[in-house]
Amino acid sequence: MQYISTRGRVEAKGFIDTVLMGLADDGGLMVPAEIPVVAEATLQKWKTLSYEELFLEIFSLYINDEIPIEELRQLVSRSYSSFRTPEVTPVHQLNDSLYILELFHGPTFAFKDVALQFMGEFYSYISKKQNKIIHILGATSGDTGAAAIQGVRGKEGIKICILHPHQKVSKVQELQMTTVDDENVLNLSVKGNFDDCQRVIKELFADLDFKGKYHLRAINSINFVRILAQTVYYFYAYLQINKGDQLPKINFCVPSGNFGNIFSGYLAKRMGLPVNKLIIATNENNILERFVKTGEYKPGEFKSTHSPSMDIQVASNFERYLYYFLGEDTAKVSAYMQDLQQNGKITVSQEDLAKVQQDFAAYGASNEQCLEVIEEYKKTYDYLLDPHTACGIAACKAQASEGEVTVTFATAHPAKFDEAIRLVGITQQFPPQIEHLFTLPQHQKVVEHDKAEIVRELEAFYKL
Ligand SMILES: N[C@@H](CCOP(=O)(O)O)C(=O)O
Repeated sequence: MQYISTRGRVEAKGFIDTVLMGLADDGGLMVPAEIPVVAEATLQKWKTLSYEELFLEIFSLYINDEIPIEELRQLVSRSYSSFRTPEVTPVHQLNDSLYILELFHGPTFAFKDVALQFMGEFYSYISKKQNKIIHILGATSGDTGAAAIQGVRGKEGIKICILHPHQKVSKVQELQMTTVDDENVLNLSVKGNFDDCQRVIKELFADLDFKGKYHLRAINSINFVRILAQTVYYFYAYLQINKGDQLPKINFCVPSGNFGNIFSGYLAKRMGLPVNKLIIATNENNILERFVKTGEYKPGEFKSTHSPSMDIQVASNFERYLYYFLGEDTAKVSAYMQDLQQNGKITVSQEDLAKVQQDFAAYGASNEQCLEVIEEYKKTYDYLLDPHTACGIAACKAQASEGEVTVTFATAHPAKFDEAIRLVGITQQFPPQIEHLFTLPQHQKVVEHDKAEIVRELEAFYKL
């Protein structure tokens, strides 16, 4: 298995080098040169596997034996030992046509833990093997940062700096990141929004001297290993609810911000998972919905919503999808991405739009709808949804047809977003791991949205 850049100007790489590269050196994103296809008979065999066994099967298709299987098994076992359930991502059935895939049973109560617990173990493994310090740099709208910090806090050979938008994450998200007092962690609270944070990160990764000097590594979903780790739970969910001989097609409905989670579903489908519709759920920051409906990808005005992790305008994984849907034509991808940079938008032809609409459906829930759904599902099913999952349910209602079975992703635990839950008059009991955060001191540095200032902070941190 070789990996190439969506912009075609990077030499093909193996798995470990791809992960270490993060953002491709030509500014594109790394993708597998060929997507492996899983036969139906193999899918049938996978039905009896545990989550960890399934992870090993899927990763074995992608890692070229670069990590000996026993060592990989240990990494995976350590990664998921921190989850509160052995199933890692259990499925909860609400009715005949709707299942919830609970992705919030990891240490920071969000889906990001599933990939980032593994990445923490992986980076630690590589740092030891190569005897090199790893400097992780990431941007977050709340969940990635908390999960990434939790995955590497206190680990030798690793330093991590996370940029989050100042006062634009939930209180619990902020506490999860900033109450960590390990010396290898730096939190920069940037006066701006998530897109500003992500832009700075991408610029720093594109500065190859800076990247090389400090061995910068990415934990965001620009890193292909994040995407791959997330495909595992699509397979797992599917196999949990289809234990019989049949392999019917089902829908997946995914709250989406940076397009990484749903792109993992696209990859799973290309690998042969019987997927009917991939439904993109967004909030009022609905660039992805507008793209799927009109063919125009154009960042709009940033809005703060009840689902802050999805308050994103520029979805970085969109480029990976462009690559596949444009027929793996790297020249076309480069031209489209240049268009986005120079003219602020990408417009695809009507013919191409029809292809997009075969791959995805999309729906952006308003703030009101989000709260209405939380209230309705609490009353009807006694099930408390977090606001991102509620946007997912709203999208499922709008886009799934009668007779179809849909798995909607519960991407976070409601305790992370109590600000929204309280608005519908519900008082929830926090899990003790979250409750105790309110008693701890916070460590963060508030900075301007200014690349030079951020670089100064980083260099000072790296010298410590
Ligand atoms: N919603 C994310 C934003 C970053 O996305 P990623 O998947 O690229 O890490 C967050 O919570 O930080």
